[in-house]
Amino acid sequence: MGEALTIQVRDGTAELLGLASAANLTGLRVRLTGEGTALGEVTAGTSSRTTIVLDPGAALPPDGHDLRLVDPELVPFAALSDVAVHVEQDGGTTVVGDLVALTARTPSTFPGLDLHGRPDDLAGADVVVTDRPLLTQDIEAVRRLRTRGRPLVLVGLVGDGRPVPREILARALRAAVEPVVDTEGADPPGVRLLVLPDGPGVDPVLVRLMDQMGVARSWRARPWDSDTTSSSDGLPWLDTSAGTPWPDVLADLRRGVIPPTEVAPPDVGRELQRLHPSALSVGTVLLFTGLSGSGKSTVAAGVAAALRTEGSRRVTVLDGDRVRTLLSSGLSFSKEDREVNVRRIGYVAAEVARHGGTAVCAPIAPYASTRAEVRSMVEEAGGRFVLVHVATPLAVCEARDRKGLYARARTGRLPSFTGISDPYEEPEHPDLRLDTSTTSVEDCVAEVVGLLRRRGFVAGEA
Ligand SMILES: Nc1ncnc2c1ncn2[C@@H]1O[C@H](COP(=O)(O)OS(=O)(=O)O)[C@@H](OP(=O)(O)O)[C@H]1O
Ligand SMILES: Nc1ncnc2c1ncn2[C@@H]1O[C@H](COP(=O)(O)OP(=O)(O)O)[C@@H](O)[C@H]1O
Repeated sequence: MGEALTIQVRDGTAELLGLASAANLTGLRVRLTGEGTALGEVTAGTSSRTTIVLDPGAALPPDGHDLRLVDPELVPFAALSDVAVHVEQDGGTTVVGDLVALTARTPSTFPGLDLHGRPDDLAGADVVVTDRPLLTQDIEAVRRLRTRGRPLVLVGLVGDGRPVPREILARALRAAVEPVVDTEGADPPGVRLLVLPDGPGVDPVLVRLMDQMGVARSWRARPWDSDTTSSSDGLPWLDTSAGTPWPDVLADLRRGVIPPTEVAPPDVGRELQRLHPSALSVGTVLLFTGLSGSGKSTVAAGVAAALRTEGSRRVTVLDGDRVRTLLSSGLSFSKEDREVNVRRIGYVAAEVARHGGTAVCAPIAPYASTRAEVRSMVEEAGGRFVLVHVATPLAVCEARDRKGLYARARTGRLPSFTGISDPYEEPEHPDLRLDTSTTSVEDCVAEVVGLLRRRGFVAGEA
């Protein structure tokens, strides 16, 4: 049984603390939901006395019972048995138990390594450690230091606090390995790629592992943002000649310019583009919020038409009425149901943004907190969020009363009507505020499109 380790839950995501003291569970990732179930993966087939700190408000597992940890498909992958629950002074809850992995995972001589190769590959190898893609000049350096007949291992570090997501780094390093292999006259078994998760203590663990495995020589690729002379773990920097400075490459990427092959091989360049997409390829969500009759649908439709005509973005419109009949049929206008409705819109819009599209949404969205939730969902999906407050005065909306709803609300026949008998929380800091009682439809649309241009979200002169 291993030493105790602590898993702390923040915003539903558990962070593994004390990694080095619990090396047999290196790489454990647990996500807990509010119900006390967990999502995630455990890579080590081991058991350990484990402490889990639950979010305040999470349902408690009963004392002395097992707590099952389940993966995203709800398949149990580990159990916390013999559970003892402690409620802390600050209201947080600590659950202590024996963590046992239930599912058989690929056995590894060094648990926690996410292996494209194996730790044994380090034996007698030349090793390059990096947490970023290798550029052309790095690949040249690797080629120069390559010793014929000796294996080369690239170790990629990924995880929280590292600059590059795992899939991108894995693909970029695989792409970087290929040119080295090609010119060496094809000895692919000699070039290996390990991708290690990060965590407190991974660097010393890695250095220890390399020692244990008896690597021949090792280097570290200099981080993009570092001009320090030596690396924190004492590995020498990979010696590269001065190439295009990284800030210049970054500036090009932000403008949508693919790096030339002197900077990065094409496959690596593609990964760099994924890492630093241009503003034009980043998904965008436009949320129009305002009272019924304020002009949200009309302006949103105009903006969608203008974007489609301009052609640089693909547009999805999530209009209030259509959402209410399709996505949210059956929902009422209670506070809870309005929140669910707007959250659903946010979820779909965030998925559109995740894939680089533009979602134009036009619900009333009366609550500031729900609008903030939508913003978070969009930003977590890697998209940009733009809030437009259609701030037409209530009196004007009411005078328009296209659907006769205000009249019914005034006479009490339609309860909980926004602006009359139900709240509307005005956005304090919208990206744009429009008043359709003083600005024409065309000018409103032009203002929104102009804002998107200035921010680089659509092509054309600002
Ligand atoms: N009680 C009450 N309050 C406000 N609005 C009402 C209500 N009952 C029906 N309607 C009609 O529903 C439209 C608003 O739906 P939304 O989905 O945009 O509202 S919310 O964001 O969930 O609050 C709104 O359409 P728009 O005029 O397009 O805003 C109204 O026509
Ligand atoms: N400048 C303007 N912008 C938008 N709508 C306007 C404007 N001037 C008048 N209107 C009218 O106001 C009404 C707004 O209705 P709608 O767009 O459905 O609002 P909402 O979606 O906010 O309920 C429409 O009848 C529209 O023609």
